[in-house]
Amino acid sequence: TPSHQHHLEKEEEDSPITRFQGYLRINTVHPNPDYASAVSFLKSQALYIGLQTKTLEFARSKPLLLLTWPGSDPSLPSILLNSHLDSVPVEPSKWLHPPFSAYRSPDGKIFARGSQDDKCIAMQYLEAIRNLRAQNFQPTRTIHISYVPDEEIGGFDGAAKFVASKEFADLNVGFMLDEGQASTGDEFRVFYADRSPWNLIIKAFGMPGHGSRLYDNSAMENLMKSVEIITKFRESLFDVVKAGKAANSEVISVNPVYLKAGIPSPTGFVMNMQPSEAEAGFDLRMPPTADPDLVKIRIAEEWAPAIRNMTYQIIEKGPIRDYMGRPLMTLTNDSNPWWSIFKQAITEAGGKLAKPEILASTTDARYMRQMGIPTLGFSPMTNTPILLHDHNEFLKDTIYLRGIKVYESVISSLSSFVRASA
Ligand SMILES: CSCC[C@H](NC=O)C(=O)O
Ligand SMILES: [Zn+2]
Ligand SMILES: [Zn+2]
Repeated sequence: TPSHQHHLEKEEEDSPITRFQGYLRINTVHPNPDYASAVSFLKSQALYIGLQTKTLEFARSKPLLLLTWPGSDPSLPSILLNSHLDSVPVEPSKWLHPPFSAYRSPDGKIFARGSQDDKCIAMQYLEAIRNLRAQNFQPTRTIHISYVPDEEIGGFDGAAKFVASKEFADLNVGFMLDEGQASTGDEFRVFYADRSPWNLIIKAFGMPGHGSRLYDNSAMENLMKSVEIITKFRESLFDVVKAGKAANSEVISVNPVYLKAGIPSPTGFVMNMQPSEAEAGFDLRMPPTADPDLVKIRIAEEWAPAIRNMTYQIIEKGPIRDYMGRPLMTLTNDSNPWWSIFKQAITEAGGKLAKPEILASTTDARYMRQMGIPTLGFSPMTNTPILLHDHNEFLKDTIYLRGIKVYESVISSLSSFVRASA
């Protein structure tokens, strides 16, 4: 039909939306993210806009793209805007539209893996800077954008190595923005801390025996006892959340993610043998306010006690304290001038901020906070269902475009901010 034809032509011309769709169409999901294509796409956008570009590689085939818009006073600490290149996997058959099609529905929803997490901010940073340059805005502080690999798998070959590098030190970052999460209401959400992830693996050992026997201290019995104790702990904290006394992200969470036991046979498992080993894995998240030592004692004494023939392993996925030993939290009061500037900029863009939160999950921001850099998690999505890591992840075009305007305000304010004393 003619109107359909017209729609297609409109979709194909170069616009903020088609550029966003272009980025979304690059398949950067684990375990084989196409980092090369993502970096080359972003780099060509940056060069067109007139930004300086530099590609770093802290691990083979895991590039990190760094963009720079020099400010008029390079002696002032800079602003860093961060976004990760990678995405989590998809189950394409469970999606309404193919997850790399970036299909836009008639009501403006753009469907793609990464549309919320976090390819939106990756492109919004660029679009905002493109607009500011078109308005002849001149930054005072230098503005950098980093596109880092491997956030979804812990950032060890990405942000962790980046913050430890000379290149990072040379940026002299004073304040940084990283990803946040969608807000279902009218207010923008902002995050001053993440929870720190631990992988907890507990193992139980015991006497093997005939499947018909009753005896004490089998590996399975001991593991199941632990699972029960951990489940009770989980419930007690979940009750606090359900009673409205704390947010989900303010308490420790511990969730079972795998169970491994039994003696494999060609048809499944041997059914008449009680196994001598059993194992369970948990995703544990520590809010910055929790005491990690107390949790370690609990694990050693209650969850996997040696007297029940149990062992455990805790794998801490990143820092839990900064270089001064302080919890990884960015201040969100007027003692932090960056906070005041940020908040003011949101207001000036016609937005309202919700009460600052701890993020339930984990981002690369923890590595920057570890260096003592004030960092806020922020993704300008209001009136949007929270679909990160979910099927049918989408973002509405109007929400995306408004986010660009919000960043124009935020970036120009942050870059123009000069401490009265400095
Ligand atoms: C082990 S760090 C994992 C980081 C990951 N980030 C986003 O989902 C997360 O699970 O929160
Ligand atoms: Zn993310
Ligand atoms: Zn994610």
